[in-house]
Amino acid sequence: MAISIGIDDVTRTFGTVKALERVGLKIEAGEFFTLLGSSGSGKSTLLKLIGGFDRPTTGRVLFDGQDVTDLPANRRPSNTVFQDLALFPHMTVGDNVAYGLKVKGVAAAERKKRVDGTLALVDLAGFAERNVNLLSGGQRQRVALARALVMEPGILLLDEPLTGLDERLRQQMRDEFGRLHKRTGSTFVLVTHNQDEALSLSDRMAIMHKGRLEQVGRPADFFAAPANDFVARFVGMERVLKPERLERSGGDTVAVIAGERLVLPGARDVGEMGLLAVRPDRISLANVHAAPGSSLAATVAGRQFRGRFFDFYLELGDGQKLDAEIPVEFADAWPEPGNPVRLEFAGGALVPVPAS
Ligand SMILES: Nc1ncnc2c1ncn2[C@@H]1O[C@H](COP(=O)(O)OP(=O)(O)OP(=O)(O)O)[C@@H](O)[C@H]1O
Repeated sequence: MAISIGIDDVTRTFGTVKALERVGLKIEAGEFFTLLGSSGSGKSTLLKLIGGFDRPTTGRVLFDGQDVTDLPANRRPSNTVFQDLALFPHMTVGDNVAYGLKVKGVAAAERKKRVDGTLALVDLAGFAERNVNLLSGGQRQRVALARALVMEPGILLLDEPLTGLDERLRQQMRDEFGRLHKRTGSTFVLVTHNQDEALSLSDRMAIMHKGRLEQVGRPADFFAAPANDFVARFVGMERVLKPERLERSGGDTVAVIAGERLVLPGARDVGEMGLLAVRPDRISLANVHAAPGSSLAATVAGRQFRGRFFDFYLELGDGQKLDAEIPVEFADAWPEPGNPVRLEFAGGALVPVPAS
């Protein structure tokens, strides 16, 4: 049975380091939830608190509403797959997977049934007698997963489980996680610094930074409505412009930038002091006579070939810089560095964000 997780105002300090600061979060039963963040942002610390390998300095951890803050890992209905796998090297695949059941006192016949069933689930049927030392990286990864899954945990915690695997295996295991999540119905919590992994697998995710949750939501929310400029940059909108101000006009937002008014149809209201995150793939270059209101004057500062598109480096009248990705098929009409152009912005090209 899947279990929900509550993180209730949790702080964890190590000496003067605040690894987590007043974190509040609810992960629904059966969700695939990802903690995404750069190194040192507090992801592993939060996962350890959920798994029962550490305790918060203040605050509580709840499973299905019950306080489990002081329950040790082995008494929680959760299992963790760690980055270093920690398989028992001298045991067979079957014995590795059976270990937890043995400790729990599950009878031999039942144990064998569950081990065989779980090995089949991770595509390792027939591997029970193999020595784990003779397996490939991907197979070892599956054994580690099987060892956690055989316990039928209500919560499966995955701490950077794909680190160290080559790209092909990562892709394969990523698909496997998605499949296993559906099959088991358990609550999955994944820790990763890999954005693609987070976006492709998660029902919802959190972006962490300096021990805080910057934003929690569905993957698409982070692009459509980033909580602040840190999040916008984190998900790849590297350029963030500072308009003179943002105004409301009917249902639209109007940005006053480099002395021009630019209408952003339907864009959300983030207040006058907001910033504009740039989606370079939604900007096109128009000639200098393009209509004001949907375009801005700029100068081409340079360009670089990127394969399917050219990256144009552009400078607005007030000196702010941004990029536009221009598909190669429009090569004929390209302006040269130093040329004036007008930039046309498709819907969602400039996303208003609150300053962090
Ligand atoms: N046992 C510990 N003792 C002292 N400091 C710690 C301990 N564990 C974590 N920290 C510190 O807490 C902060 C958060 O660490 P944490 O491991 O949670 O980050 P992370 O986001 O998981 O990073 P990584 O991706 O590198 O594992 C870091 O500054 C780290 O140095």
